[in-house]
Amino acid sequence: MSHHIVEVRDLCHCYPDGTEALRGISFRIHHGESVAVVGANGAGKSTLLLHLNGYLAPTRGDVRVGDTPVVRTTLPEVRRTVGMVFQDPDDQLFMPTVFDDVAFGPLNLGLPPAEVERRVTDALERVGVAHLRDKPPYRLSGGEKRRVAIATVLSMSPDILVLDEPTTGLDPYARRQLMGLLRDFSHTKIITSHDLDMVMDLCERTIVLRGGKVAADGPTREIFGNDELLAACRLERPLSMQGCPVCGR
Ligand SMILES: Nc1ncnc2c1ncn2[C@@H]1O[C@H](COP(=O)(O)OP(=O)(O)OP(=O)(O)O)[C@@H](O)[C@H]1O
Repeated sequence: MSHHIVEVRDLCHCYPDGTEALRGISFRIHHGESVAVVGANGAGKSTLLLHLNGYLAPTRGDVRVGDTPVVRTTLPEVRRTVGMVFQDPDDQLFMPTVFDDVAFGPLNLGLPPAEVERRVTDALERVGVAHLRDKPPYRLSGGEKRRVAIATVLSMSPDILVLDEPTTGLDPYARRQLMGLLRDFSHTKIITSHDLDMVMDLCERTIVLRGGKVAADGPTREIFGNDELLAACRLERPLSMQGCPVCGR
């Protein structure tokens, strides 16, 4: 897997109740790109992300990571490459302590205890929660849980980082800290968010979903400068691109 390209071809997903959440999505993401996936509630963002490391299987179409198709037999390999931070941190945290949660992945890789300790300490420090390492995750605040959930993925040193709404519930300081962390992560990033200012700051490319289809895919600044497209997709310009409400400039 030299280039870690993520390729999605004609991806369709129909949930068991008949909801067609994805209706023929195709794109390619190259190594080192930072790509946002945006869209209104229900547009299909989380459903799309859950296919990137095989938590959901396509109804039609396929997903490849590098040379590897994402199928049941390749999941261990794919999940070492693609680190996924879920929308709800409670889906990610299930061990008795923060340390155990962050150590879970590295231990499963069979790494020696000293290396596990090093990775856990490093991941917790990077998200600013080293002081919480002995706490039970269910006793954490929402924002703390989110940061620990991110640490569980960082401790695996993934080549591709996939984050579903990573800034939700973070206070402004923690949001800024997370943005700095993500900016420093030089590998591929795929992020869904309603925080379009974060998207402007971190992602050079944006894919817009509408009704389970790709409505646009291009440079973030061009996408957010297209008012017709934004209105059709129930999106608004990021605050940083809106004029001053008082003077209009
Ligand atoms: N488990 C499920 N069973 C049936 N339908 C589902 C399920 N999960 C999601 N859906 C539906 O699939 C569609 C896409 O949902 P998805 O969660 O991917 O949207 P989203 O763009 O991530 O939305 P949001 O911005 O609200 O998080 C929606 O119509 C939703 O109601």
